[in-house]
Amino acid sequence: MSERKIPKEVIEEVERLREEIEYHNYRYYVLNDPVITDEEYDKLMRRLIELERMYPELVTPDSPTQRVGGKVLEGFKTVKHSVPMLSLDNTYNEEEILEFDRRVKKTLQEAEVEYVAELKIDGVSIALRYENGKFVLGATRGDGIEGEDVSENVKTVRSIPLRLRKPVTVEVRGEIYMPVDEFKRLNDEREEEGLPPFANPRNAAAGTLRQLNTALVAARRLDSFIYYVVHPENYGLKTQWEALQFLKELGFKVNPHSKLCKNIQEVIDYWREWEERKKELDYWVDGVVVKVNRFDFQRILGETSKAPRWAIAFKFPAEQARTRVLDVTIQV
Ligand SMILES: NC(=O)c1cc2c(=O)c3cc(F)ccc3oc2nc1N
Repeated sequence: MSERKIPKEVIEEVERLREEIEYHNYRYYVLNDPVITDEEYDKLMRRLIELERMYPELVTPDSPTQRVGGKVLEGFKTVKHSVPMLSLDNTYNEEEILEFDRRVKKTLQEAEVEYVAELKIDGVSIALRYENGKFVLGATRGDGIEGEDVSENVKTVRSIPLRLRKPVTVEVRGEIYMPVDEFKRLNDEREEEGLPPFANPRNAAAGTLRQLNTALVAARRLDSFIYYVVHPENYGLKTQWEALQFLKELGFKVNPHSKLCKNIQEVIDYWREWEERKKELDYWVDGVVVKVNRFDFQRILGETSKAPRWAIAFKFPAEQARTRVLDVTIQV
């Protein structure tokens, strides 16, 4: 068939619809502050789906219609990370986090070091790549050197933008997680279907991201918090705190509870506070991630083959372990 000429006004309408729909996705899923009703949103989406059906050659990988899934993949390609995705060493009590602070100050020869304290979301690590502001790749951590290309599934996570609010080429990293009420709904559904329940929201999120049927992934409400910019120096960022603001400006969902701490004592206070307050959250957290704020200090501290020396996980006491101890105490 000869190249069909697509009327200019159709191309303009499709482009306008895409921008508008992605903007409303951002308002609803990232800011949790929609400015149109669900009906108005559905009307926009139905019109875009209709136009893409009439002119399939107009469909692009970053079109919001790709969020509803519908592909069944053969498998996941392997992708090499631009820089290794490392893991965090763990600390479990104040003595160990003070030891971390001492080590950091010794290496830096600094009297006081600022930290960023972030809630440690109990989900699945993800790397997201954008070219000129357009989503091009989503990859799991894998072995840290290479992961799985789960781009089609990542597109169904509504809080992950398909277009950034600035046309930058950047790789960011964060966590994809399953909200607690979605986890409960899903396990109820599995029980009705005679399927084994997921042990926890992290396994449910990991299991969902590994699904080859993207429509199934879209039917489950996964969410995200982004916390890391790869090569932040390329964007003039000097600290982790600036990186978190930059991520917000780009349109990512960034956890609202992170805190810039003047010293390790403020980190400990934050850890104590959220050990109590974590039950207020609609997602699981298993501790606090403590990061040296200044990137020049992070570069001096460097990293081992497994973990950075400038960040550490400050874990909350595990629930069951604490209960066991309490039981013994009561019996004595
Ligand atoms: N689960 C999390 O909420 C979370 C996890 C990590 C990491 O795994 C992580 C791993 C690194 F090698 C370096 C920084 C990191 O920062 C992180 N920050 C977070 N907020």
